[in-house]
Amino acid sequence: MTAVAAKRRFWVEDGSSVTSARGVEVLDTPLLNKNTAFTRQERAELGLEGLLPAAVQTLEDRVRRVYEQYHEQPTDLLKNVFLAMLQDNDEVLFYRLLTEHLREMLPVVYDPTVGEAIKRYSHEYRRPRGVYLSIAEPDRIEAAFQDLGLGAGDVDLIVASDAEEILGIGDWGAGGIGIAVGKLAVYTAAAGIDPGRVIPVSLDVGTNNEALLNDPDYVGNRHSRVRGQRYDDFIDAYVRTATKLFPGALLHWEDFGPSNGRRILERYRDRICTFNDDMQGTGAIVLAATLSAVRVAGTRMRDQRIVIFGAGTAGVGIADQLRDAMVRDGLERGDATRRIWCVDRQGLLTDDMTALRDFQNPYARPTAEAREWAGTGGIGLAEVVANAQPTMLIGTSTVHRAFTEAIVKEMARHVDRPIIFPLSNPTERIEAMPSDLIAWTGGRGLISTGIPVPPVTYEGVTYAIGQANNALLYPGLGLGAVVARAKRISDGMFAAAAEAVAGLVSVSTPGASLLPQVENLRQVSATVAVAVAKQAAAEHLAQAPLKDPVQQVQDAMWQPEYRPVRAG
Ligand SMILES: NC(=O)c1ccc[n+]([C@@H]2O[C@H](COP(=O)([O-])OP(=O)(O)OC[C@H]3O[C@@H](n4cnc5c(N)ncnc54)[C@H](O)[C@@H]3O)[C@@H](O)[C@H]2O)c1
Ligand SMILES: O=C(O)C[C@H](O)C(=O)O
Ligand SMILES: [Mg+2]
Repeated sequence: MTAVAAKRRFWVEDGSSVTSARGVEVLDTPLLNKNTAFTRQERAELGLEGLLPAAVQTLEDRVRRVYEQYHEQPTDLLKNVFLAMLQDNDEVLFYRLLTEHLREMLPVVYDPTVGEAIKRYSHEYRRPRGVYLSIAEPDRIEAAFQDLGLGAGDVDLIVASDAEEILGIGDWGAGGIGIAVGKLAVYTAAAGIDPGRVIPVSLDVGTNNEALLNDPDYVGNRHSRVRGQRYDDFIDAYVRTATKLFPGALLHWEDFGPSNGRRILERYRDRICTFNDDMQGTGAIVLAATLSAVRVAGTRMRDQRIVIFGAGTAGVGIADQLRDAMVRDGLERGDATRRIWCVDRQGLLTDDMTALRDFQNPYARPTAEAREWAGTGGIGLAEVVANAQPTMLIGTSTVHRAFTEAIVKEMARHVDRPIIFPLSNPTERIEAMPSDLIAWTGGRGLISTGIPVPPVTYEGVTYAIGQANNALLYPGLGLGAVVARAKRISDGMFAAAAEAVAGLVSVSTPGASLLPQVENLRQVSATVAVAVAKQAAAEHLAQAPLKDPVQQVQDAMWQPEYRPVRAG
């Protein structure tokens, strides 16, 4: 046994877990603990005989019981806390329960309840999960990862957040580890990423959230956000250490602020295997929904006129992928860019504005165009919609109700099938509810949202609202990258993923969803993984041979089943 394995308490041999732990230590190891499902022989071997009641139960028995307990929790937040405790107690049981009730529980472990859980993190805190890195101690990063006791080949994936822009709810400091944990739970439930081979990471650089700074229970660093060189050095130290200790790991960035998210990605994307989910995962799932919508509308990608409201990390990430898709459909890059209008706090982004962020610059419109459109005030969303006459309207602004009846009706005057995606999370941030959008467009609107929403019935037709959440995309992307042992995550891999998702949708029935349903997340993720792995190989980015990608993806998917446990 290696020193690392000793620290880790167990390892896997021929489908069994082998452990040096005994007694309560076994029950305290979530990936080992089977509780009443330990067989008599395992109980004897592992020193558990007096520690468990007599009955030997199956995983199915245990799922039945915890499902009942889940329903005893009175609120979604307490259901989330219950599931977190289950995950910390018995990970196989947690994932079996989640997988069997994915539609019901995904909104509780993930959007929208995860936002609530992150806000309440310091109050509901029970036990740690993941690695907490502090900007106060950049020299301890290596030691912090080593505390996990994992070896170089033991990690497939690391999700890190500095929590500056959690979902649409802003800066939540140390609570941001919750989004890394939630994203990883979806990776496992959706794509069978092995939960023993992942690490959630909190990059605690302080917080500008006054409520947290003044909350006696707050568990993070109690100072304002560190920026500039010290921040960059800290991120650099994280990347250097993570890639040195775990050279095979994919580094996923989540919920960074707009001033850092893109910069970090640009800095590392050509050097290591990494991606930013808010920019790229979101861009690709929105592209998938767009490809479906364009098919329903009977138009072409190159003919779209696109207004993006909220030109931040997600908004511009979406713009980039839609622009590239128009280029693939035959437009020059400049012409494709000119079919996109970005609106942010200051109104339509124009090339005379000095305070634009560098990633917004390519989309700035000529001032002359804007001058003609100016109403009495600035050029807000209403003026842009009236003048640009978009075929698509995308919301990534976090501004609830920004898509008003007047704006939507104006859009619908100029286009047969208006494509409208209010993508802001969580529910209290969404730009418009689908039921309103469908009514305001007389059923012509092609709608998709970031949050899960029930179907809408309007004049006898039931409209299924596909969830354009990056959850349909990043798990399969990650699995594909892991199977191919991809060196990098390329734009081509995102495009392949988007096309694979769109290919799963049949849009011939009126009211059909633009995206696959969440129940089919495992199938979607497997399909995405195959497409991504093949694309990696085609671009010579795969380091593993891909003889039979479909089978390799299936074989790589971890299943929530109890393994035999042996003393070692
Ligand atoms: N559906 C998905 O998969 C998905 C993925 C990523 C992000 N999102 C959602 O998109 C939203 C934005 O996330 P982000 O990471 O891009 O955040 P961000 O902070 O980078 O971007 C938000 C942008 O909206 C702008 N904005 C704020 N108020 C505005 C106003 N009144 N008018 C116009 N623009 C305004 C901000 O200036 C900023 O540029 C969040 O609600 C997030 O949950 C959804
Ligand atoms: O986390 C999500 O649910 C989607 C997205 O990454 C977001 O930040 O809103
Ligand atoms: Mg996010």
